[in-house]
Parts: sequence; structure tokens; C-alpha cells
Amino acid sequence: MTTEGLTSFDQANNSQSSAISADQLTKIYKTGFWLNQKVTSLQSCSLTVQRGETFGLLGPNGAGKTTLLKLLLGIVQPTSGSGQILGYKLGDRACKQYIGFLPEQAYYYDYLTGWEFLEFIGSMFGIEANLRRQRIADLLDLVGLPQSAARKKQLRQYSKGMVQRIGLAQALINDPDIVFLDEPMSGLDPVGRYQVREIILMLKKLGKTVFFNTHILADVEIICDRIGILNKGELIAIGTLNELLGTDKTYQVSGYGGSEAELKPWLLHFEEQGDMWHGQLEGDPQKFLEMLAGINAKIISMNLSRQTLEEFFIEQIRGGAKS
Ligand SMILES: Nc1ncnc2c1ncn2[C@@H]1O[C@H](COP(=O)(O)OP(=O)(O)OP(=O)(O)O)[C@@H](O)[C@H]1O
Repeated sequence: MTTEGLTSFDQANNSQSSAISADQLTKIYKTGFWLNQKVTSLQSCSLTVQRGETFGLLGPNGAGKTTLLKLLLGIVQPTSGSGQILGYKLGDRACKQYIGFLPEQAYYYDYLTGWEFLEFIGSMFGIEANLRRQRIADLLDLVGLPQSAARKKQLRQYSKGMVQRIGLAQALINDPDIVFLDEPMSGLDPVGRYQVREIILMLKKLGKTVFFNTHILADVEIICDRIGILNKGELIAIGTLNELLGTDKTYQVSGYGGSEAELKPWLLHFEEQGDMWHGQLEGDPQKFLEMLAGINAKIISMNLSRQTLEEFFIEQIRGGAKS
């Protein structure tokens, strides 16, 4: 895989501002014939993504992931709230040249060949002809599309996976500092998914900021520095995998006795079921055992483990503790 044609994010140009910030972003769509019905797609969403971070946004269908992406990209206006991209206010056209975007449902001019399409997008960014040709060749190589297919076949003749690859190439044509990817693995076979993961990791190595939406938890575990979980328009969890799932030295403990007030300061996700309690130990296990002896509580099990992202995700979506 080549990284030619894409440059490293210039840390010298890196001002103090974060790459992406959202402050209480809310989007309420008006629907219905008389526009008298309201759908709250996003509710008071605040988050920050630092430069060079790979951020994965998870959530079930209809959670508001695409809406958040569209708000950040300035494609739709927030009902309330604000945000910034690379220090520019959301919707400021000046930041467009630093941004790449792969939409979930792309409507490309399908009578163009892949090459013509990339030429078209490249010229819209004002990329000089020689550089444009070189970059298109490099990007086709990067996304795994043979140049012959890109030059000869019209987009309408492309498979879903090929369209996704050409979409990824167009998202990188302007050598962006931030890349927004809406479901980048969608429609790809396992090899294609692997390649997209490799591309995202390569973008990260170059210091680019990557913000992507996905349903595929395994991809998130491999490539993301931090994740956020959206459900019903609300950001219900955000953090690194270690922050959300615990580190490798996390203990899941169960026991009985003692009181909630005594146990809760030690146990994250504390829950009681009948006489028993369980949770994730925060702190020194030895001191915890000494504390239990002092409050006449007994331990039943203590397992070195951490929740899988899938378990955590399902717990959050079903209304588990907010992080
Ligand atoms: N233009 C619109 N007009 C009215 N409602 C909308 C509009 N766009 C999105 N919605 C609604 O907002 C909610 C969130 O939609 P959104 O597409 O942001 O979710 P999502 O998390 O990206 O879903 P998916 O994973 O299925 O793509 C849904 O209830 C959707 O029907």
C-alpha cells in the first residue's frame, strides 16, 4: 500500500484548537405534510476530538450518527448548539479544503468512469492537472481499485464494494487533515474491510484525524483511539476503550453483605440482584478485600476480565449506567 500523494499533518501548523468540537448540538427535523411534526434526531450532543485522533461513533439504526456527521460537516444546520472544525465555525466554507467526506449513501454521476469522477472532484478542489493525475493513480492503488477498471468502467457498472472504494478515494483526493467516513466498511467483503481498516490506520500514522460512524464493533476495537455511543439522539458514553471497558487489570467481583453506600465507591457499574451485588472493582484488590472484612461482606467471585465492547454497547443501549 502506498502513502504517496498524502502528506503528514503538519504538527507545526497545529494550533491549540481541537480538530472537532460540538457544544450542545441539537437537531429537530420538522416532518409531515404541514411540517407540524417534530423528530429530535440529536439532543444536546457535546464532544471533542483532538487532532490526530481516530474517533468511532457507534449506535443502532436511527440513533442520530449521520445527523451528527451532517451537522459537523455543515450540510444541515443545528436547531441549537454550536461547534467547530479546525477552529472554523460549523458550516464555514473556508474549512472545506481541509476536510474529506465519505457519505453513507453516495449519489455519484454514474455515467462517469471512476477516473473521470475523481478528476471531476479533484478539479473542484482546484488541484493542478499533473498533481491530480498522480494523486488519482496513488489513491486508486491505495483503495485497491485497478486503474484499468477505473478508466474503462462507468460507475453504474461498479459493484457496491467498488463504489465504496471510489468513494473513499474521493474523500482523500484533497489530501484532507480530517476525514469523515459514514459507514466506511458498509458493502465491503472481508478483504475490503481489512483494506479500509489498513487505510484508516495509515491515515492515523500520517497524523490525520478520522471520525467515522459504524455498526461494526470489531473494527472500532482495532482502530479507534476513542469511541462515542449514540442512542436515540443522545451521546450516552464517550471515552477510550480502557476508560469504558476497564484496563486489562480490571476485576469483575460478586459478593453479598455490606451496604450499597459502602460498596459503591469501590465498584463501577454497581448492581444488586437479590442478596448479591456485583460490579467492576476500581482500586487495589487487597485493600478492597480488607474493606470487605471490615463491613462483614463476603466475596463469591473475583475474575480478572474486562467487558467486551459488545457487552458494554448492549448494556448502554438497554439503558445501563451513563459513562
Ligand atoms: N431529513 C430528515 N427529516 C426527518 N427526519 C430525519 C431526517 N434525517 C434523519 N431523520 C431522523 O432522525 C433520526 C436519526 O437518523 P440518522 O440517519 O441520523 O441515524 P443513524 O444513526 O445514522 O442511522 P443508520 O445507522 O440507520 O444510518 C431517525 O429517526 C431519522 O428518521
